[in-house]
Amino acid sequence: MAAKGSKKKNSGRRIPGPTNPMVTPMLTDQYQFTMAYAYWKAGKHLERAVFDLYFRKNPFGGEYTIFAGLEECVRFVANYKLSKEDIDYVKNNLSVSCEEGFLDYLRGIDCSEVEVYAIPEGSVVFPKVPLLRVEGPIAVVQLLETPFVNLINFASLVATNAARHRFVAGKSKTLLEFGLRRAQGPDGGIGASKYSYIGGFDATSNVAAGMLFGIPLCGTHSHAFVSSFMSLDEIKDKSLLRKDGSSTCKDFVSLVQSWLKKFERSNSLRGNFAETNQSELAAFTSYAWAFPDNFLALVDTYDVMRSGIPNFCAVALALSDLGYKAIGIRLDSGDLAYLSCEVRKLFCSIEKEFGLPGFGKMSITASNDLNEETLDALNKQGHEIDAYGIGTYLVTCYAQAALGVVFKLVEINNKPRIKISEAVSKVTIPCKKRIYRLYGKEGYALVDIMTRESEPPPKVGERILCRHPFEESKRAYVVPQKIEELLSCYCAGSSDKKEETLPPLKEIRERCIKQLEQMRSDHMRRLNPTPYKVSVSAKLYDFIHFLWLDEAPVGELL
Ligand SMILES: Nc1ncnc2c1ncn2[C@@H]1O[C@H](COP(=O)(O)OP(=O)(O)OP(=O)(O)O)[C@@H](O)[C@H]1O
Ligand SMILES: O=P(O)(O)OC[C@H]1O[C@H](OP(=O)(O)OP(=O)(O)O)[C@H](O)[C@@H]1O
Ligand SMILES: O=C(O)c1cccnc1
Ligand SMILES: [Mg+2]
Repeated sequence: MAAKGSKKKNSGRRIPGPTNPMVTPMLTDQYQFTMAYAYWKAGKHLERAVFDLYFRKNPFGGEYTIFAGLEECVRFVANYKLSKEDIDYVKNNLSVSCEEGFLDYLRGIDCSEVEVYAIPEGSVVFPKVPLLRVEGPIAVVQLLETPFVNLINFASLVATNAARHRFVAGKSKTLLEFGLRRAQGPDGGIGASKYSYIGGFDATSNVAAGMLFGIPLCGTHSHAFVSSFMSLDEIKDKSLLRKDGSSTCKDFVSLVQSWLKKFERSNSLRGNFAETNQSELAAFTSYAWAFPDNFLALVDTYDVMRSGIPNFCAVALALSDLGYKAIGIRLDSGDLAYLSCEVRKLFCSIEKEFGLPGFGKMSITASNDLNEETLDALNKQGHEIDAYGIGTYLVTCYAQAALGVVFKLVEINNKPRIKISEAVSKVTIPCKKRIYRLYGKEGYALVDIMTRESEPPPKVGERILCRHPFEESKRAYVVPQKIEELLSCYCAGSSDKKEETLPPLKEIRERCIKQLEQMRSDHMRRLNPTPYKVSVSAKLYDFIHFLWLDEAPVGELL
């Protein structure tokens, strides 16, 4: 998908349009247009509104979330314009027939009056804290609600899912995203690849995502390649140049076969390596011939230990004779813990018996319906897997379908607003706010605190009262050793604020990995993690409860 045309921002930056050309002003709910019309009719459409975008609960039973999708929101805002076709459609399809004046208004709107403040993409974030604060004319900002929530919901969900898989797999393992074929449509696939990378995956098999975002590509081969071969006779050109270019091996196939023979006679390997599938051998030989420097074979088409592994080893040793180093194998079925250990033992025996340094350390990749639970089970059993290829469970976010991001009005014309609900978790936190992350003595983040915009910022070394926004008895003093203000300006609108530049994807990924490493381990554990504290200042607490009482009708008992 090509990015749409780019638009010049007030800071002189050129920001390309959203990655997905389907992301246009029409990618919104009808009610945003009908409300815009009603605001316009009431003469309210230019009133200055402030909305917060946040989620209420961390996904996957965890206590942290990775914020992703910001860049696409900024690209959307920077290029917001309704086309003639868009206006015609609105004219003919809105639930009421609207006046021409409203259509003129729609024709003129862009986001030049919209300010967007956000937490940097790739940050670790928590419930109730605004990830985005959007300010602007109410009719325009409402039109942005649905696309913003859409762009952030799945992005943050899948980035978090990826981060959770990384946490269980451990830092040293290679994580490969293999999900495109199982993703929720093309955009689901592209998004999953991009945001899994942010969450800590190393590479993707998705070629379009590699091309669009510069994510490293990865891949092995499929069972079809193996079963497409019938015999070694299919290999017509048998010659292979030595890696150093010094000479050509005239018959690579015979070299491979001679190694298989040696295995049969070998003391330590005999019994394992008696009779292998010759069509599989042909497939591996042919693949190695095409990729002598990158030979990685899928070994479970016929029988891992009796055929796939001996065939792989014969080809790898033949390559080694010619100066090439095979990469390793992929297991795609069976007991992955057991098989990986058996394979490692064999690789090590071959290294020893044939004096081939490094052979024992060849890479073992595992795939096949992997998820957090299977990775955890494999760790508990003990295994020799170096890399995981993960598809379906990662990209579809199988364990949780949506994050539940919301977009709520918190102020209009400088007047704070609140939404009351029977469920306390659904009561909104009013006011235009600032957010700070406070760090303790040991360098860990202790608490996020929201204050009213007009309040003086907290100071390092100065005690501050942090209150639960809704539960009176929950409060704590904190003496921060380090303070980070979380929201910064990404779209300045007509203000003279300095706009943050959009960092490259790699930098977003690095931020995510670094922040996760700095989290206290009890917030990160999979079973019963400790919730991270999200609080408000004493002033904001008092104001929330004043406004709550002010807006809530008093009941009458009969
Ligand atoms: N040691 C293990 N511990 C826990 N789960 C495992 C282990 N090894 C593999 N698994 C998982 O068990 C499931 C096995 O899948 P399944 O029952 O479909 O068999 P299979 O190995 O795919 O066989 P086949 O594809 O040949 O039918 C997969 O989800 C896989 O990730
Ligand atoms: O299992 P996932 O996590 O989704 O990872 C991707 C899977 O896709 C491929 O096979 P495919 O599922 O198409 O066929 P297979 O199950 O018969 O191997 C690959 O071999 C993986 O097993
Ligand atoms: O390259 C692979 O091995 C791969 C890619 C996508 C899905 N399954 C496997
Ligand atoms: Mg499968």
